[in-house]
Amino acid sequence: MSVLTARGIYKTYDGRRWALNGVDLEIGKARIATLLGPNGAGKTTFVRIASTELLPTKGEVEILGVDAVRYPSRVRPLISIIPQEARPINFITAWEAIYSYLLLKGFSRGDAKRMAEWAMERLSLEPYRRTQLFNLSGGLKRRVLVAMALASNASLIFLDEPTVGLDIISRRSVWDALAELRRSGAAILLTTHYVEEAELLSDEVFIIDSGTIIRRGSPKDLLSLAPGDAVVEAYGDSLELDEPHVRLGNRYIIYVDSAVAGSLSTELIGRGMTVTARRKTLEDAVIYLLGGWREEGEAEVGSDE
Ligand SMILES: Nc1ncnc2c1ncn2[C@@H]1O[C@H](COP(=O)(O)OP(=O)(O)OP(=O)(O)O)[C@@H](O)[C@H]1O
Repeated sequence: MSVLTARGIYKTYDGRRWALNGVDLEIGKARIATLLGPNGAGKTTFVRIASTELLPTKGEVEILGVDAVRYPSRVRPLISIIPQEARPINFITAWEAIYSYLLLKGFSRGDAKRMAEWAMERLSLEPYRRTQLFNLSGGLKRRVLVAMALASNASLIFLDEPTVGLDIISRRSVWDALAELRRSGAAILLTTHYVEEAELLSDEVFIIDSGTIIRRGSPKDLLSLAPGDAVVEAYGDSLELDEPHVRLGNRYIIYVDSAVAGSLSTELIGRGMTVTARRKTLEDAVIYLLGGWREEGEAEVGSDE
């Protein structure tokens, strides 16, 4: 069953350029979908529209069968959102943050207490129960935010770049928390710039560029959309290549079969280039599908309809 269904979402802020240019996206129960794309691609705009914070210029959003554009107040109790750069209030404790969030969401004191206890335990926050948030690391603070979302028992949770700026250990602890959210049955929409994060967590990845979903699929599906199983990276100027490749400045990413990676590397080294060869990653595939990370796109209002 689809928890979130968005159809034909268009958004322009200035009447001249499409920030979203006809986006379709669905997420089912206990699934994590990720929006992945360059700066300015439209990720936050989509999250704000799907979470009823912003009206689309055109298009439909349904959350558990309810029209979220027409009836935002009906769907708000079903969703929870952790916006980009969200910070919990610093001078309260982890327990108080979760408990007071639930009271604000309209739960009774008894329910709020029970649900906050449950979320603290599920996210291993017990040792920090009485710690004021300014004494917690960035990763633990984010875990408190995820606990708030988990405790709220929402069917649909939006997380806009939940691990931005976190160290690798903290990031992993947030990933564990997100996996826990999914196990609880929630549908999750994540935005991220970290391909590794998308690969590890997502059931489905939506690659967005200039307001358009250019590809969607499981991480495995997307990996197979770029040629070969290996990548040769070479640094140099104006390289003529027969193999499929993407150029990022003076860096060439060349997509090949592992059987020929060695001979191509040797040839390029012979031409005086610095070369590395490795197995193809999802990041390589995304770069291929995007044709290299680009500057913001120029989809003009009226040009596509
Ligand atoms: N409040 C706003 N007013 C005007 N234009 C906006 C506003 N918010 C976003 N935009 C524009 O809409 C486009 C999409 O922006 P959005 O923030 O959705 O992208 P994003 O993919 O989330 O980017 P990032 O990865 O940098 O967070 C960009 O061209 C941006 O400049």
